[in-house]
Amino acid sequence: MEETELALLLAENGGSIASLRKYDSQAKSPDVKDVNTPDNWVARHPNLVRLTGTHPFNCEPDLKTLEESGDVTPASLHFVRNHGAVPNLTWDAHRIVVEDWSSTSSSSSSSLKPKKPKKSKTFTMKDICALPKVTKPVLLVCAGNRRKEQNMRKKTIGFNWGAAGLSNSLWTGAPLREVLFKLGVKEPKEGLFVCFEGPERELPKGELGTYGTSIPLHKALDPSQDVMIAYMQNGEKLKPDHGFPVRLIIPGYIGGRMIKWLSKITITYKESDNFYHFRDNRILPPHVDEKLADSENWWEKPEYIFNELNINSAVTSPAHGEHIRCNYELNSDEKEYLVKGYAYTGGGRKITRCEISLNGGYTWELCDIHRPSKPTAYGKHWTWVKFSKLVERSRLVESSEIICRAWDEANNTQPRDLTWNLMGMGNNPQFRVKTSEVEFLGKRFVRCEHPTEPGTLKGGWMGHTAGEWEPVIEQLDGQREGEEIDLTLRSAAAKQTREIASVVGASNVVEGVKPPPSEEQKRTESPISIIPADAKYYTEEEVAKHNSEDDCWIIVKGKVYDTNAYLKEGLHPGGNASITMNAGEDTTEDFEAVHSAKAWKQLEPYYIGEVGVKPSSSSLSDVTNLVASGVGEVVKEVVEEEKNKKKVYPPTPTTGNVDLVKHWQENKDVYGDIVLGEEAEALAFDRMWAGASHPVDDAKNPLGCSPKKWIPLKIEKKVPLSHDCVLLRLQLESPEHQVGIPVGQHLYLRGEWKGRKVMRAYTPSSLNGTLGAVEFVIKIYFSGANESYPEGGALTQYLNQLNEGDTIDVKGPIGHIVYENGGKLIIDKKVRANPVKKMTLMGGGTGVAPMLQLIVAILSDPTDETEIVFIYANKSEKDVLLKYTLDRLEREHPKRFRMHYLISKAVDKSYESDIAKGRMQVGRISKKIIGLHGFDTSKDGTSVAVMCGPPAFEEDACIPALKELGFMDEDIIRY
Ligand code: HEM
Repeated sequence: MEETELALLLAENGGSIASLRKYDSQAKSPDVKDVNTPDNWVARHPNLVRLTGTHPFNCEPDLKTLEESGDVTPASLHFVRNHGAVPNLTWDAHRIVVEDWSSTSSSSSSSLKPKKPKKSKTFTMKDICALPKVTKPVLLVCAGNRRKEQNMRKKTIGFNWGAAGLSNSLWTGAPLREVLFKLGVKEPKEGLFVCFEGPERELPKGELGTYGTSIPLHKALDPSQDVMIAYMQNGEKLKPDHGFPVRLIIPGYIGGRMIKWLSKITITYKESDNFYHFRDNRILPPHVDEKLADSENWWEKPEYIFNELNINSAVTSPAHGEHIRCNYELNSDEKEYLVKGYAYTGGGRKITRCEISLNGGYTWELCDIHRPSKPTAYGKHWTWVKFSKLVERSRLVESSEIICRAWDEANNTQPRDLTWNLMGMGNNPQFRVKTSEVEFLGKRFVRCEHPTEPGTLKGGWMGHTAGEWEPVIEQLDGQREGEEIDLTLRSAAAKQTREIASVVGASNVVEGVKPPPSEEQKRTESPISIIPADAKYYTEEEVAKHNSEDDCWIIVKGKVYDTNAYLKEGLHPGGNASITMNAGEDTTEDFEAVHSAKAWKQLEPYYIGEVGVKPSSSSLSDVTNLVASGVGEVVKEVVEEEKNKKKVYPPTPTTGNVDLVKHWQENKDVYGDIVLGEEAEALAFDRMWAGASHPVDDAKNPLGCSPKKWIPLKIEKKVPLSHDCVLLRLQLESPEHQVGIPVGQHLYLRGEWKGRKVMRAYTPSSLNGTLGAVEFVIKIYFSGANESYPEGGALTQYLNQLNEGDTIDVKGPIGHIVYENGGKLIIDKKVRANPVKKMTLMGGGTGVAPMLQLIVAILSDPTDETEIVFIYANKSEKDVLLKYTLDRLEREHPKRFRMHYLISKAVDKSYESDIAKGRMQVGRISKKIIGLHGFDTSKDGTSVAVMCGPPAFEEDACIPALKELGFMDEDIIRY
């Protein structure tokens, strides 16, 4: 299409060439994720959220990006729903076969197949382009848009679409009726349908054949319906993911009906009998589960089919995770916040109003509506509308949620509550963004949460009850050093949410759904939740050997499956490639995200054993239980034997304002007379220092950790350094082993606490040269110790209750920064042009760990002339970690290293003298403080600022201040 024509069309529909180009130019081929897939020739935008693992490609854009990209969505950001590999078609060779089978009478038995069509014609792309050309703005919406909310309630047959499964484009093509006219069809005839099919090879191998659907002939011929065979999107030929060279567009219908790579059109007396027409897109009543749907054949009941879109809306601003500044002292033009969102409905109806409520739906406020496109000549509205409403920030503070809903010209509106349906289609309850007030560094924010985040992303208020909140809260407390990642599968979160929902909410009862927890349990714990007595055990390395298309084992939830027999059948709905791509690996997260109870059941026959090492004998606690239940003398002997082997530690305190040093002192009989607190820190310092200056020879000192697999390391020493901080010394395989961690990188530790699997990146306090061991300083977040995060930190509490002799799983190193002595800084594998000479380090809370690693690496090398200032921020004096170590480093290296402590609040007098000397001050990070204590900027990139702390610390405090001080983006480095 001519650029001027396109520019004009875009301008008429709220779009611009600049916006399209900006995003489309970022699409690359192949995307790194596609390298080993059949789609390795397709260009894709790197920021799309993949919803079904690597392959097949199903994605949606980030909701905020979708908002920012404007009213006409760039093709590269358009959501994608693929069932298999993208067909690699060519413009010249592609054909659409059109046949008219309508001479077959409707009354004749369907088994009597006519021999040949009444008429038939084959269209090339040239033929299609020769037909009258139209361009229409049409919104495409995936029938599963917002499905993840349904999955959080109870797993549907379908994967996790967030609220960005929709996109608006200008589609150019030939009206379908023009194609039908060429076949001699003149007017609608009752009872006739037009059926459509994609190419044979689109779907994964198997019984399912092509992807197809149908519409009544009268709709196909009706000029007001604008049904079109489109070969251009936003003025360019279709992209492969969107149906190149040609696809169907049925405005006002769900996206699932708009067949891509259109290959066949047939006029028949029968609605399409394609699997996807009947089974894939339907909204069943909430009591119908998979079993009932099969036994009572709900799949065939015509009234539940989902064709025309239902009404829906969602909030796009605030985005999920957005923190809205809401200090009352803000000047007047910042007192308001613009809430924004989208709304759409089906059938070409007009959206007549959009509303938000800030009081739980008690009252509603009208929003402004922006309509990017005019209605068609027949008064049809085929696109979305955008709504917005200015609200005072103070009202957001008072409210606990922002709810939105839309109305259309038929006075349809969105229901208050979610109604679950087996396929999770058409989910459209009022969209709720939960808000809560948080304070950070003296500033007040409203933190916003959407119900869910797409795919396997963990955020959203619907997952709260399983504790997804903690990592965020911990970050706000200055906890972050890498973030805690919740490995607990979403289903566990969902399960708990549902359990609570079924107790608290009447909504299930209203819907007639029986509370489902046991079913959910069955789904994810099936097939083999109990380890069979004769179970075989495989190490991760053994499983990893079965990593090819011909020999494919996978791990799901700690269990090993040999999928070879299943692959041979070739019936996997996601295609064999989606399984073989994970050969030899743990695929739990993707498997969980995609599959229904049926798939879990189908997995069962392929179980071959457990991951791990077979337990040698029953564990101590099991045996103790047996003794308690009076099993007898033999068992007692075993207990004695076990006891002799392993020290029995007193239960580690877990709740409240615990003092770990006191606990150790009170249990000297078990722990022995060991050095604690500052003295223990002093010993650790010596070891760290010795290790830092010790050369490592890769040939002699094998690596003790791996970035590819978890290695269980034994706890050799556990010593409290302060009331809530312990030093863990983990033993490597031999005294010759090195941990293998470059300066600037961290290691993951993982564990399980109260049913939640969590992992988190920690920087060791020892360096590579500390042979035979690796040490970590861990701050424990006890439950009940802080009222704003009452459940405490999951991983830290897990680590706290482990004792000497236990093992911890470690993986790594990971990280995007590497420091090599002499000021060589490598970020994302790129060496900075000039060596660094001055470093202003800023850390919050446990963000001290990576800073310490860097400081020790620099100071222990007498030839490294880099100068360092470390501004270390904490809540109060007692939260300052590793003070002995930091002070000593400053004392011993006054020319190269300077410390400055910041505390938000002085609560005791422990560091009065530091305050008096001006090296500790009450205050928060600011331009003034960095300006006063940090280094100046440099023009040649030799002065850098490095930070590690909670996001708000970095984004709202450090970075703006550094920018004001003149630091360039490339000289501001975040861990
Ligand atoms: C023996 C192992 C497996 C079995 C028995 C199995 C079974 C199934 C079943 C029955 C479905 C249809 C949807 C449903 O009922 O849940 C499905 C869909 C799917 N599976 Fe699997 N699956 C297996 C392994 C995997 C693996 C390892 C992956 C990749 C992580 C995967 C990715 C997918 C995808 C992407 C779909 C969706 C296809 C679509 O709707 O486009 N599957 N699978």
